[in-house]
Amino acid sequence: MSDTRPKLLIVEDDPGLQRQLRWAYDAYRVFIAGDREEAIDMLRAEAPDVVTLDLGLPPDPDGTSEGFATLADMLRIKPDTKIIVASGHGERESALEAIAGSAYDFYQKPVDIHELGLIVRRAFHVQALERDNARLVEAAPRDKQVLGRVITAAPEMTKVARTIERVAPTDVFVLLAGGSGTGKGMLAEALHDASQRRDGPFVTVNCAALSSAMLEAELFGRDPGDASDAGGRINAARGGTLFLDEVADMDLSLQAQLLLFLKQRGNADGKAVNGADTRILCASHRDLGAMTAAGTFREDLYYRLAEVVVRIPALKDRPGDPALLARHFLNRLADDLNPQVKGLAPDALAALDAWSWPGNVRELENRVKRAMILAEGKLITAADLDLDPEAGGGADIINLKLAREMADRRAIRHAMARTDGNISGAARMLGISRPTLYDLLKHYHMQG
Ligand SMILES: Nc1ncnc2c1ncn2[C@@H]1O[C@H](COP(=O)(O)OP(=O)(O)OP(=O)(O)O)[C@@H](O)[C@H]1O
Repeated sequence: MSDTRPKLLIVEDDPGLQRQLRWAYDAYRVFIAGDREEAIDMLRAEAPDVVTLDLGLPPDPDGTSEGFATLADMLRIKPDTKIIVASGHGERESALEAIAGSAYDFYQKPVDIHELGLIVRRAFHVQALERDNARLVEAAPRDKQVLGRVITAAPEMTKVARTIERVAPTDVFVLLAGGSGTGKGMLAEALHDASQRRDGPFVTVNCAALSSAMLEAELFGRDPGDASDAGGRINAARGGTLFLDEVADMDLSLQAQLLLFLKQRGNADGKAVNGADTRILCASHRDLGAMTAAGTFREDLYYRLAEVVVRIPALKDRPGDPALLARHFLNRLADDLNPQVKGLAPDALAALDAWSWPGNVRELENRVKRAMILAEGKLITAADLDLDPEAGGGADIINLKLAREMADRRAIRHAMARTDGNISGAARMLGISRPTLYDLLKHYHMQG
């Protein structure tokens, strides 16, 4: 039977250590290389997922130059290899430098077999998860589409889509609440298309973009008292939907006017009011509920406009979606911007996952666009996306422990999302036992 154990390459020039390490890791198929040339040959021949690399290799066994050259060569040939570098006493800086140069992790010499074993095991884990992630991305996006156009694999977002499908055929007032770039505009259009008004107009007014006087004229027409003045957008959207984007930016006097209009058309003879047959849909990135409490948004208007509030999760809270969406934008833009780009490099996938996405999907779309224009190779890298894979959106990585915790949390969140919260399935995906996953969930205060 063929040996299916994962492959581990140990690059180490000390024969004693070579022997010791070879026998320590019987869960892996271990390959040994004593210098750069052998290491590169092994990498090409065996394509191991994880490598441990002593930085002090001949002809510079007391320095680090040969080790660094080997690291760079390996990452160029197989960028997704997880390389763990060994550093001797007082070489902590070299180790950190290696990590900055894309090594996966480091360990301190003299070797503690147990500790190194843990690091190696984790590296195989991360490698498997990344591969899984890449497979999911490749499988996208047709079957990951909801509402005909919204790309997502995250249960949080699928739930939003289901709510929109449910409210669309009714005429209830819906408020879409979410950060900028989360897709409010897109969801508003999707709601219109899923409603019986789909053949009518869909008209957008951005309340933040106009002065109060202009907004008033825009909504109600130049002369609101004149029923024959059909110039307003509310009227232009009759039979369809008027989407009031950033409704929180409407000032109090205009809020009063909108409320009056809604009341009038709600009266028995309201059918005569211009725009009586317009569905009004609102969105805001601000917390309208809190604004009513502060007196900056009328409470009575709020309760009219927000009969149903649909909260759109931030992109960082939709596990797996950044990579899925990046792939979607890449496919969509490749013909126009850069046909030679075929996909995302592993470091880009990791960086997409780690970033905190303050500008949500809009930011992602812009980064992919820019990367497509700048990319020189077939695969978009983290650098093309202008993302530092280690930075996590600006959150400083204070130490390795914290970095590992972040990686653990991310991996767990992913596995839980992929398996719809099924503990057994998630544990299997992570390659750990159910009790271990329970312990980790408890340890990190995450929900099971
Ligand atoms: N889930 C998604 N699938 C595919 N494309 C998306 C998705 N969400 C957003 N987009 C795209 O991202 C861009 C930003 O989305 P949209 O304009 O709807 O966000 P928004 O919340 O209205 O933003 P803003 O508050 O800045 O106006 C658009 O080009 C939109 O088509």
